Amino acid sequence: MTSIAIHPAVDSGFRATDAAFAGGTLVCNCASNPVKVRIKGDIAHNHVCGCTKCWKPKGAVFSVVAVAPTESIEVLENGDKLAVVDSAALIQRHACRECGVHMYGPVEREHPFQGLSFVHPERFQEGGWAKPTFAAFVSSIIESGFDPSKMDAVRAQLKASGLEPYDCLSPGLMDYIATWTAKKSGALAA
Ligand SMILES: N[C@@H](CCC(=O)N[C@@H](CS)C(=O)NCC(=O)O)C(=O)O
Ligand SMILES: [Zn+2]
Ligand SMILES: [Zn+2]
Repeated sequence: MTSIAIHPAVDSGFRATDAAFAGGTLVCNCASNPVKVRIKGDIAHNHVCGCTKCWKPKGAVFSVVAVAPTESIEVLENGDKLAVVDSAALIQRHACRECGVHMYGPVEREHPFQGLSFVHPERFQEGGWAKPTFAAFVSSIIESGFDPSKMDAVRAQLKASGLEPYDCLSPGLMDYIATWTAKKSGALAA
């Protein structure tokens, strides 16, 4: 079977998850003066994302992205190279202006994800982070130019890699968002 370049971390098989993983340092792709960002603690909800906005390595169809509490994030080096990609977006993606890698993306506005930041664990200089467990925004890969006639093959390959495909977030996260919204509107007791 000809395989699709989902993402190098997925296509090469997952590295073993280290139950003791407690964070590390994300490093951008610059050969000199790389941006370094420390995450003090574990990541959560690691997944692959097919949306057009998440940073992907060259050739990959999906990003690998997870969250960490924003308060556990500290820019260690060369933070002057960071710029917000789209200040109108929910996720304030801070990218290296030289190499383009997104280093962290905090959600600051009122939202169920407020206080969390989106990060790309493949940029950890350490191994051992939890593997991605589902595929989000799968249909969105078409928006980047992926051939729509190959979507069955993509979804089959994701499933074979243990990544259940969804066209939004996972049911658990969608329920979490809807619960937050219902409590805010009063449809559910807070
Ligand atoms: N179809 C759109 C989906 C974009 C989207 O909604 N992305 C999700 C997953 S990262 C999101 O939560 N975006 C919020 C944001 O980009 O701030 C695209 O591919 O651009
Ligand atoms: Zn860089
Ligand atoms: Zn995304």
